Amino acid sequence: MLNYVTAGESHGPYLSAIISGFPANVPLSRTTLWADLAQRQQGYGRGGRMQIETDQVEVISGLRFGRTLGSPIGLLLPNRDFTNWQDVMAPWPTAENDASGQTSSAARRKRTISQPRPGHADLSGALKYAQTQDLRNVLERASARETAMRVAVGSLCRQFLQAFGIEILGWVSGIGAVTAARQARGAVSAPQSLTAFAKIQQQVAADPVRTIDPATSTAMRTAIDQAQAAATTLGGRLQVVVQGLPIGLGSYVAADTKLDGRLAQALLSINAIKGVSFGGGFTLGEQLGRATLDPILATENGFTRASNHQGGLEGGMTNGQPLVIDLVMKPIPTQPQGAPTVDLRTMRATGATVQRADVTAVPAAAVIAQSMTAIVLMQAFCEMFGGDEFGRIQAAYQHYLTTTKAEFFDK
Ligand SMILES: Cc1cc2nc3c(=O)[nH]c(=O)nc-3n(C[C@H](O)[C@H](O)[C@H](O)COP(=O)(O)O)c2cc1C
Ligand SMILES: C=C(O[C@@H]1CC(C(=O)O)=C[C@@H](OP(=O)(O)O)[C@H]1O)C(=O)O
Repeated sequence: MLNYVTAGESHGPYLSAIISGFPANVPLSRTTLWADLAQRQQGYGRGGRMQIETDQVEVISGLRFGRTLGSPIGLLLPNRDFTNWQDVMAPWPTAENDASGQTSSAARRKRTISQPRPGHADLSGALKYAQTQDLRNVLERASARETAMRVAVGSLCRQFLQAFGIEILGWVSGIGAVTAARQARGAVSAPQSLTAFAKIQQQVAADPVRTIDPATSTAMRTAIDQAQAAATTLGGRLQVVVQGLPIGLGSYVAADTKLDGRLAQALLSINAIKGVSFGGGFTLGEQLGRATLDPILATENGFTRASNHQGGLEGGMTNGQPLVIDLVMKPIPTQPQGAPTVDLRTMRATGATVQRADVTAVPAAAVIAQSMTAIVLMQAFCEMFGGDEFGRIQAAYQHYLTTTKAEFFDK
């Protein structure tokens, strides 16, 4: 079973990940891996940290001359910012920091955090893990810095899926009050050739806010500028669209096999993502039943649908239509002027510690959502078609396509 674990603190020396169960003989590209990571770093509205980092993940095991070995894949990424935090984030006790985390110098003490920030893991994490001295012990791991490794893992999964004609795109459909036009949304999520979809993917990758319509892009950047000038932050909406999926990934047989549930968990685990919906999503609740069905058609190319209100999923399985997932991201919680809280040393009201922060990170979240979707889809794909060796998975996939055609259409 394909799985992964990440490790690393935001300002620690490294981020890392280990992927287990990745099939053997899969060709992978470092150019694509680094391009996906660069996409996560970009986006109008990002703060100063992204100027420091260059997220070029190294592969340290499981790969030989660009092909996977079937052994665990190790990924490593140095945090460049660590050079500025060596005294604060040293893994072992130093002259100034003893094993209990007590700091001796005034300079170190300044970087100790005792004011939990609303909207972050700080307060709950402090109580849960008994972090009475320094909330840094919570916020370092709770930070979205960890999503760099999820994008690295997701990029390898995305490359695997591409070999089967499956293409995934995460794009920004709204920032603050500015939303992409209905027509633009329809253009991305409509069933289409992979060539047509590739053009949209390129357009999105080149746009400063990862959206598709230039006028919307300009309006979004203006909204970000205005939020920054008003010393506040923005959230927004993003959409993941997957083209080229076979029918039947996931399963209806048990709660934990249903693909919609698995995707929702993976996507909601992204920092600051507060909602997920499939296809017509929340609007389905307002409509008459007959308007929400996707009529089944039999064509010479196989089954298709006259519409896609269900977003490509029925009964916890893909139904061959594009997978369409909408997400909402809350505004970045850190506010330049601080936020009301209590100081855990004095238990008196104060303003939360102001960290350097992004004004918005919706474009980055779209890349992360694309990556999390790739991981879940590859897991489901390998469950269905085998997970040991690339050529055998390809053969099993072809077998499925030809036998299902024969069983239903060549009668
Ligand atoms: C790519 C990305 C960048 C983020 N950057 C910041 C940031 O600079 N400052 C901040 O306060 N929150 C930032 N966040 C949001 C916090 O990580 C998140 O709100 C916090 O960890 C609490 O998690 P929750 O919102 O899921 O409850 C970012 C999130 C993402 C996905
Ligand atoms: C480091 C990243 O995002 C960070 C996520 C983040 C948070 O609280 O989630 C806070 C900020 O960290 P810092 O205080 O170091 O500027 C962001 O820059 C990244 O995306 O790679």
